[in-house]
Amino acid sequence: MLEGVECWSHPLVSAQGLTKRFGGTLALDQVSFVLSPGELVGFVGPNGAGKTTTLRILAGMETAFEGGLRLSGKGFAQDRREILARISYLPQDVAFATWRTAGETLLLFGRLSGIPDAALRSQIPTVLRQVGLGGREASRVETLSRGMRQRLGLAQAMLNQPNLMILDEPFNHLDPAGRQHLKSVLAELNEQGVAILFSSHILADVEELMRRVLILKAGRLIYDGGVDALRAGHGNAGVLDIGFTGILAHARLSALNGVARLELTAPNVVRLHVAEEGDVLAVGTALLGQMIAGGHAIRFVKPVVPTLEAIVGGLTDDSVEMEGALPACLS
Ligand SMILES: Nc1ncnc2c1ncn2[C@@H]1O[C@H](COP(=O)(O)OP(=O)(O)OP(=O)(O)O)[C@@H](O)[C@H]1O
Repeated sequence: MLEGVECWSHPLVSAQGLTKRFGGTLALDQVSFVLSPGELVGFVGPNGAGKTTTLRILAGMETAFEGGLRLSGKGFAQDRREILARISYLPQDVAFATWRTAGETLLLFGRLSGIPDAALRSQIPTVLRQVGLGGREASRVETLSRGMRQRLGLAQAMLNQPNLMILDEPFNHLDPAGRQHLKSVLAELNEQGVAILFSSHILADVEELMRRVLILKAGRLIYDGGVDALRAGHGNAGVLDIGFTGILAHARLSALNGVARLELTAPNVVRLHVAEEGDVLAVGTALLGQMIAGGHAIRFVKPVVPTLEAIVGGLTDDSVEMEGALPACLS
């Protein structure tokens, strides 16, 4: 899908100091980042953080903003048609005329994008099949479930074989099987070289999909980097789950040196929080020794790895002060 269109001397997207006000509301405040060809990036943050506003700006839907935006080195003001031929956009609440069939809907959107009819006739069944709507070309939109309409929206965003897909909450309205399927579709498109920037609130579902994440809070980009680095920076190095047999007198154990807190998270699982200055190996070993001496058999010991949802929730919690934005380095 990258055929003949990518200019490697420019980033795919270069956004610099994007700022957007709606009346008195500062929706975006100096948001800067760069996307490279073929990246798969998640865009997350709480309601009202500015995700949709940013995605609409990137998709050329929102033109009144401050800051600089270049797509493959080009700007919407001069090269709008050329840029739009290479990108696609799935809005948050996609709505189609209910009386058209899925095929007619895609034909209409394809024509509006300037795709020749001959190409559309072969492309439409292909994209419908890819999104799991194979054989539904003749189905009216009104007969499609909300999740199926969401898939139709994705099919629409695949029609022009874009280099960059901008997807606002593509996992909305999908059931677990649908989300799983969408993940595999996005991963496959990405393997073919398509860059994808998508927003999502369902972090548990998408954390293995993306390697890079942009986190917005109140219009400011507070994190831009790898998911692994984010996890490593916010890991619970001092938290262990210990499975055991019997009934634990954990109040006595918590008096051990180096134990910040012990909590029963399940009938036979105790979670050990090692004090900040404590050595997790030493404290864990001492605790296990006492448990064994108390007649308990140990079933397992495993470090507690925080979910992306928990990390992002902590970073975007209103009661937590931001530690300074981490703007991307613009080339
Ligand atoms: N058309 C508009 N008119 C006025 N204010 C707007 C408009 N669109 C967005 N806003 C405001 O801009 C801010 C950012 O909104 P935006 O929709 O970009 O957030 P979001 O992160 O996508 O939120 P959500 O997760 O709820 O979709 C919010 O304060 C919102 O109220």
